[in-house]
Amino acid sequence: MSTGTTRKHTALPKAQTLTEALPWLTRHHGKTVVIKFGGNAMVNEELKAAFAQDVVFLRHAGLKPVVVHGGGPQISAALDRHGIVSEFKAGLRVTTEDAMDVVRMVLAGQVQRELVGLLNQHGPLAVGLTGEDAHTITATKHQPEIDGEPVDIGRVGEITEIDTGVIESLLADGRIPVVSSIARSQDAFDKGGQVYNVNADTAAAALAAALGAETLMVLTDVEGLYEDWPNSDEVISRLTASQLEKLLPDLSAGMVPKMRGCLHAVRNGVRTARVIDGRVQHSILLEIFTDEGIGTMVVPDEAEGEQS
Ligand SMILES: Nc1ncnc2c1ncn2[C@@H]1O[C@H](COP(=O)(O)OP(=O)(O)O)[C@@H](O)[C@H]1O
Ligand SMILES: CC(=O)N[C@@H](CCC(=O)OP(=O)(O)O)C(=O)O
Repeated sequence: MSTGTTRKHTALPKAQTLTEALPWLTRHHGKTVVIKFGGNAMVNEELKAAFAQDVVFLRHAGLKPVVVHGGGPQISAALDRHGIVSEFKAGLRVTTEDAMDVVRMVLAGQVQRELVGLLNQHGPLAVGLTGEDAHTITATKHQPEIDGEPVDIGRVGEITEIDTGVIESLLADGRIPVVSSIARSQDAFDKGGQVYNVNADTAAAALAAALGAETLMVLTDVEGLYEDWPNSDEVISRLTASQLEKLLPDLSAGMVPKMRGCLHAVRNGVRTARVIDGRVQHSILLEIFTDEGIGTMVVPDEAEGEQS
């Protein structure tokens, strides 16, 4: 066999992979995808670099990716270094005024900068912002109820309004917005410039709904939503909004804001919301461009039985 023929044969699987992606490329072209990158999925340099490659790939394939990032573990480490005790109530970080300064510094000054840097290794694409910028995310003080009583958890915000203007301008300009989950305050007792700490899953879901995104993709450090966590590792691969609503009261820890966010997204126009394993390299590409979808997919009730 000549070397030329051998080369043709070894190249064939690559061509097959590309042509297999064609229906997905057609379906997703021009669509907005909001990707939440969780602090726990940002565990090593290789994964972060692969994440950046995937997002840039989506952009060059004609999609409009918007990144919303977390940074829970990074915030906890910084609070520790500052000698500030960090505690969670109802799945949210109790955020004192001092803690808020650290949260803002870590999210906007460290995690967001790192992601913007990684994405921009591929070209002048990513622009970082927080919810404060151009009134993108507005919030009021959040007071969760624990055992029927409202509890003060400090500067934690409940989103009241999203202004998608600056994100849409960036997308129209071919950029990749990278959003930190900090909101401006609309509360009368706050004078200008005060901010709130918002859970990043909640922020991503609210942005996906407001942008009319096709997909919300939440990357985390587990395979998806486990049916009977922590007793079994059986992943629920697909469920409707109503099925998820019934499960919500039984969920715990970090899954609560994620699944509430997925529910909010699909009930407000997003076609699918997915929780996927950010520890798997290139999980975003596998999810968008192949039928080997991994993780958990939530669909609106009316989409039951449809292929997504
Ligand atoms: N039913 C469940 N299925 C999967 N994970 C669950 C479930 N219930 C709680 N969890 C926990 O939620 C965690 C993911 O949330 P979180 O730690 O906030 O991640 P991230 O930083 O990616 O937002 C998992 O690591 C797991 O410990
Ligand atoms: C109010 C609240 O809890 N805010 C979160 C914001 C960061 C976040 O959500 O990060 P992950 O996605 O990595 O968990 C926090 O302070 O940890």
